[in-house]
Amino acid sequence: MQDKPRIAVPHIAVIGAGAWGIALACAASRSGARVTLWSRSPVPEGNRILPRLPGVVLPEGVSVTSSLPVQADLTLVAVPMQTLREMAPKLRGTSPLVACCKGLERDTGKLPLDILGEFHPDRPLAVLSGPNFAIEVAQGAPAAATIAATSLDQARSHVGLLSSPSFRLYASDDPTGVQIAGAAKNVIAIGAGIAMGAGYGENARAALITRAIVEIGRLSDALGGRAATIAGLSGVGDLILTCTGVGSRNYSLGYALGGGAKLADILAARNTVAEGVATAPALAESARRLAISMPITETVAAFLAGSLDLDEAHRQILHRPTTTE
Ligand SMILES: NC(=O)c1ccc[n+]([C@@H]2O[C@H](COP(=O)([O-])OP(=O)(O)OC[C@H]3O[C@@H](n4cnc5c(N)ncnc54)[C@H](O)[C@@H]3O)[C@@H](O)[C@H]2O)c1
Ligand SMILES: O=P(O)(O)OC[C@H](O)CO
Repeated sequence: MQDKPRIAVPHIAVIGAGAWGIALACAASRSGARVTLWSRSPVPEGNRILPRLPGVVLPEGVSVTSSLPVQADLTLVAVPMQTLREMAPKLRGTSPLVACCKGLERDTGKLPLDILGEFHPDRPLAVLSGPNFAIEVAQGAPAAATIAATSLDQARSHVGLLSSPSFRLYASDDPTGVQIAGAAKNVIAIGAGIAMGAGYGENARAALITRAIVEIGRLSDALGGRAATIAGLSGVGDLILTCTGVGSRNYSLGYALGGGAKLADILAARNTVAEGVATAPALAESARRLAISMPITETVAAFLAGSLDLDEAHRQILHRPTTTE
């Protein structure tokens, strides 16, 4: 009798044991992969519950390590955006790297794949982004996201490895559009939160989200991204989630600001990341450099910097000359 062909179980590394890293480890395990989750703080042997998502028990197929590098078939990088440059050189190996963080580097305006590319010019790079609250993905509730790489075949191969019935992935060859959308939605979510916290109402929020889609599209277009990407999961999909879901850290930060809280006090009371705070000035600077009009982004950045108060921010948005749609 002939031996059955042996199908190797893929090995997926997840770098970062924050909420999103834990959720991705759970999702990758559900896809049938063996998973190694890298945590910066050592995790005692046998601990299956990690601090960032306390209600979630890691599946059997996930092991946790605090050593690097982790050799795997695919590496998902889920550290906060402002720590990516520090992490990138430590990710030695040959596996494709998938950036799962959302934002721009504060000091350079660089996108996640620009940073990974500086340290890994010969490695395949991709980005994963979409409307995904970590807790729901960790629990296996239905969700969808996009994986984008310059090669559609490469993106499809990552989709094949990571997809499961509860985590539906779509392949894209527009990593620029996906990264811009994922970065910008956090800034807009802060704006939506400010509008709601200040009591401007649902009409204001809907208008803000819709006009944000236009301004994000302008920047993405200038950088070579596609309009269809901004209309997709990483764009409109994530704007809907993050600008309306009270579970969003960016939205809730904005909401508190709109209600009169001070940014420093909100940040001091949190130990989770709200990427829009550091991304807002970088995004506004990128828009200025490219002469792209992004009035909502500019206003959120100025409000966060303390150079506009709520009334001035309101005026800056609503007293602009009328235009066409
Ligand atoms: N939480 C979500 O629902 C979600 C969903 C999709 C994407 N993301 C993105 O994933 C990224 C990570 O967010 P998160 O929610 O997992 O973060 P988090 O707020 O849960 O925690 C951040 C984690 O990063 C770790 N960390 C801090 N400094 C570090 C460093 N220098 N090197 C390595 N690790 C460091 C912390 O120990 C902590 O575990 C962000 O870019 C975020 O936008 C988050
Ligand atoms: O909680 P937030 O605002 O960081 O949003 C989390 C995810 O990015 C939503 O897709």
